[in-house]
Amino acid sequence: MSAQIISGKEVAAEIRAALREEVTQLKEQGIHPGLAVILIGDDPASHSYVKGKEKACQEIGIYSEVIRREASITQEELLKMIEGYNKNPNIHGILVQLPLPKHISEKAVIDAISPEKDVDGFTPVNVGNMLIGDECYLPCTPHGIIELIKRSGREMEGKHAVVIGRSNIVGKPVAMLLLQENATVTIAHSRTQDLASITRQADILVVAVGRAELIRAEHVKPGAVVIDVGVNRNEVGKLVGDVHFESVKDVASFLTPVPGGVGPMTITMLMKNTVDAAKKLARTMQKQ
Ligand SMILES: Nc1nc(=O)c2c([nH]1)NC[C@@H]1CN(c3ccc(C(=O)N[C@@H](CCC(=O)O)C(=O)O)cc3)C=[N+]21
Repeated sequence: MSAQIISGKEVAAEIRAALREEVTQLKEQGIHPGLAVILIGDDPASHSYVKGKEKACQEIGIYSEVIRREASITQEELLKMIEGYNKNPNIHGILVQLPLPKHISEKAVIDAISPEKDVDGFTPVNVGNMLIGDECYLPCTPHGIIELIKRSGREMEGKHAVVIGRSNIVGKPVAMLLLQENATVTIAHSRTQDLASITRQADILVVAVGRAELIRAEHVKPGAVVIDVGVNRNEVGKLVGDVHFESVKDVASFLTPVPGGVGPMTITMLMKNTVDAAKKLARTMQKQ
């Protein structure tokens, strides 16, 4: 048996085409969605991701401002910049690319972003609303993962979903969203004992650990849906996931590739949140 490969790239292209149409209509009503992306420092991976976001904005017709600043920027300057975008009426979404230089507090920066413009879904207000199941901006990678599972046609209700990884941006929120889809959820992590015995119980396995090709065939239940969130470079500089694709593809029923899986979905959900933010602002203006 060979797994069906879920192309995040294809699903992302479908969603982007629909967003593009929506943006065209919004513009006719005088609403022009805008995204500010703030990139600090010279990490090549961050620069490459930000280029991807810029390209997606162009493709969909979203106005984008990318601010690239040196790692020597002070926290105060960065907070001031965010404050400016919080007030800027042309900007509906603000994203500060992570990680940040060590002298800047990630928490202070995230807290400075207005929850109404927090299209990453990282502020405590959005995280709290997500936990409650209330209206919020969903974090992009977890939202993209749920969308991919839905579009693979696989049921989540009643299934055992195992998430490996407990970060605030992927592991924890994706576990909450799977729970909202009525899955039975287990969160495993670096201190988990006998990882394979737990992952082998998973009908849905989401891997977000940041270790190249950690998960192999022996970790996977035959017929499982396997979602690979990893973005790693292997010894020869090739982009690989947290899942060993070649062995797992013969065990899983559905498998996302890296590249071309979760990554393009992450960017697409950011675009969706930005369009939603612009629509929401327009609605509140009408009410005033
Ligand atoms: N505030 C913030 N928000 C983020 O959403 C955020 C962040 N910081 N910091 C870093 C992570 C990582 N991330 C990715 C986005 C797209 C791809 C992506 O499109 N990857 C392509 C390949 C890209 C390549 O070739 O390098 C793919 O998987 O097909 C990957 C990773 C967003 N992040």
